[in-house]
Amino acid sequence: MLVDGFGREVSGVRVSLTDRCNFDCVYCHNEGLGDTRGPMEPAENEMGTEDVVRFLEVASEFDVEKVKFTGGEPMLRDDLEEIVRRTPDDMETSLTTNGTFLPGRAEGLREAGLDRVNVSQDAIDREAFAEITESGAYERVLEGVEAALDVGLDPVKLNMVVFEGTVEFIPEMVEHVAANSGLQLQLIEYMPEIAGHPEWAIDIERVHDWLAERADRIEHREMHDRRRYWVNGGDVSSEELRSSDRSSGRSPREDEASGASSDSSDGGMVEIVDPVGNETFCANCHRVRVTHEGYLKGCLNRNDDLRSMGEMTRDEIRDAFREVVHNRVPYYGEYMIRDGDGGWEVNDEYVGA
Ligand SMILES: Nc1nc2c(ncn2[C@@H]2O[C@H](COP(=O)(O)OP(=O)(O)OP(=O)(O)O)[C@@H](O)[C@H]2O)c(=O)[nH]1
Ligand SMILES: C[S@@+](CC[C@H](N)C(=O)[O-])C[C@H]1O[C@@H](n2cnc3c(N)ncnc32)[C@H](O)[C@@H]1O
Ligand code: SF4
Ligand code: SF4
Repeated sequence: MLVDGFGREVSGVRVSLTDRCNFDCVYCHNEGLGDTRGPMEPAENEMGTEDVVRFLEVASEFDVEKVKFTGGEPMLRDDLEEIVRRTPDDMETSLTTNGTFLPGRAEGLREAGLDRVNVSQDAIDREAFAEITESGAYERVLEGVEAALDVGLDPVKLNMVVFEGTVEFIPEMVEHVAANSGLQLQLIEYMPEIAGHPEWAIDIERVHDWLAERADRIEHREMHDRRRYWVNGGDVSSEELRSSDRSSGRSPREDEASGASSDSSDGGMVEIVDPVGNETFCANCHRVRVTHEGYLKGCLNRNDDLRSMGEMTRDEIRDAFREVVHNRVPYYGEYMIRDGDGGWEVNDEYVGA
């Protein structure tokens, strides 16, 4: 396995299959590449099926254990099933999608070997959903989640970006996953770095505190040092979540977890993904990314380290992979460092590098 200069093994790759999308979520970072707006037809600059498969075969040579397919909307690719089928057997395959194309295709993906799926659902409310995603496909997304569960792609993780426009729906979403054993919830801290609008962010510690008060059990996940809360339904009113009161009356059991635990006996699982300004998150980051155009990049938040894989021969892919891993730096704490006022600024060492 390749290891970067900060001792981080590269065990996973995130492959963006397209930057096209049928939604236009107001917060979208498009995996670090910005706007998803544009024509929906297949674009010439996208990696072809053979390129993606060859890349995954080389990644497997480097003992990469998992691949996440993402985008844009990865299900706009008609060859997704073929890509999943041809992914090396020793790699766990997962997909992050807006869910609209899962009805009708979930079974094929399962048969092709897909192991897991994350579906973005920011609210249990049709109107709010339409406002956030600039799409009227709310029912279609719910159908997509059902389709995934029906073919045994469970647990399905629901991805919810936590920002001003969604915070009020957290209690209902927690209740929703607590009541449905096939579902888990992932609360993703809004990242303004690429999407802009820093004023939309809310203090994610409030959400941690709110969940800690209600959790029967808390787990630590080694990846990104993420915390998982196991919450039963019941009193999940959002009042405290909206207020800044941080008093915590309970001490839930706290366990270590290295893998994807899914014991539903303790209630619904809620995981918080909180990268913003989080040096510990970056210190536990084991993934390299590939853009739809076939560039490798070492960090979601950076585009100054893009490395082309050229004509995508195996040797070119190997060289690019080694180089990108060699150049990886933790974004927070190394690339971005504290300025005198407690904010973040680019480390001089990397300016123009
Ligand atoms: N800054 C940063 N954000 C990340 C990283 N990984 C995931 N995220 C954020 O979390 C979002 C959802 O991630 P998913 O694609 O659902 O996958 P995941 O939760 O990382 O992976 P699994 O839990 O294994 O399914 C991403 O699009 C990012 O917004 C990362 O390495 N760095
Ligand atoms: C870029 S989308 C691509 C996959 C697919 N279209 C989807 O929405 O699931 C991947 C994930 O990134 C999350 N995301 C997008 N922009 C974000 C931002 N600014 N901050 C935090 N998460 C974001 C989305 O909620 C989604 O779960
Ligand atoms: S569905 Fe995914 S890729 Fe499309 S705009 Fe929303 S977050 Fe971005
Ligand atoms: S280094 Fe940090 S910001 Fe960059 S991808 Fe990894 S966790 Fe995210």
